[in-house]
Amino acid sequence: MLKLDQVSKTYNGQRGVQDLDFSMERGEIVGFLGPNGAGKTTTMRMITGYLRPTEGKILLDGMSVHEQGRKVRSRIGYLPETPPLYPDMTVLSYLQFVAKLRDVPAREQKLRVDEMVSRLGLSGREHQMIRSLSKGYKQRTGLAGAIIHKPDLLVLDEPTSGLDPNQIMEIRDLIKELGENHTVLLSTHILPEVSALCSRVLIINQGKLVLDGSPDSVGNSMGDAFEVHLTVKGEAEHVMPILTSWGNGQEHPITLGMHSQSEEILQLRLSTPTQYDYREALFYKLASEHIPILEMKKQDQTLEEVFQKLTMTEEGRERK
Ligand SMILES: Nc1ncnc2c1ncn2[C@@H]1O[C@H](COP(=O)(O)OP(=O)(O)OP(=O)(O)O)[C@@H](O)[C@H]1O
Repeated sequence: MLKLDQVSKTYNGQRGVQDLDFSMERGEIVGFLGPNGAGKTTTMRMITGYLRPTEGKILLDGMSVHEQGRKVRSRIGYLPETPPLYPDMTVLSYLQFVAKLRDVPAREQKLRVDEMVSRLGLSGREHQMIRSLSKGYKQRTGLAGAIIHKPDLLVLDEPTSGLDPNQIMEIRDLIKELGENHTVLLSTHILPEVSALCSRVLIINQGKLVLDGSPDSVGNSMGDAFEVHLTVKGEAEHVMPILTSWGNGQEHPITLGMHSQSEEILQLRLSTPTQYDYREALFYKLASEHIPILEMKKQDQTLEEVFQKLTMTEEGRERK
């Protein structure tokens, strides 16, 4: 549906983003992550046609966002980080204004505004001035304005930033619902938000895409370290020497740490610095030693850990 083909943007010779190459399929909710200044807003502004790439093409169903501007942009909804709301308008007059601006046919405008008010939970606030709305309701109004023309693609720049936890949950539920009818690209700093909402995650760092995968798969994607949490029945004095010498004799040495010990139950953590999967060998070793395994679980890295690794700059490392 959406395709970015080798897209770069420089600002007066300074890099904004570089060689972005990715596609989005219809119906996907994609999380767009990156530290401050990574290039998320620049990318979103290019996708929505507000900013022209220095190089490369952005296509929506084969049409160029920049060459066939108006036609393509009518199919895109954009909620910038600070929604373009007019504080002195009421919710209703703002939505009527945006419906006109986004070329909603005159005979449909009233119906569409009513639909947005009920869909975004704005009933009862239609006549309230935008300036007097809470931040959460301002965000709902901004979202209503972003989808009033029924776009296929919805681009949301940090839609939950600055909201309280209840408002965050409400806006998240709304985005989930919107994802049923729209393709959504969502930038955020809140990593659990990506796990909760997105079928796919893109991570950008210093203007370049450094990861593209499902939130569940990113934990396996780093390729360094294989960690297993193990619970066995037995005394530490008996189990530890057996596992230590077995671990040292493996093709990739396995380090062993004891997590806890109580009433003959031992909880251990095993790891290798490579992706060497030693679970089967471990099972047979413990079985041959008559040490019962109560639990064995491969420990994936969390999205937070992956994000930190991918985006920690040289400067960041020095600061640590
Ligand atoms: N109008 C501009 N003129 C010059 N440089 C800019 C401009 N807009 C962005 N940049 C630079 O481009 C880079 C990417 O910025 P961008 O705002 O896209 O990052 P971001 O990922 O959205 O950051 P944040 O999470 O802080 O919003 C940064 O180095 C920024 O300083």
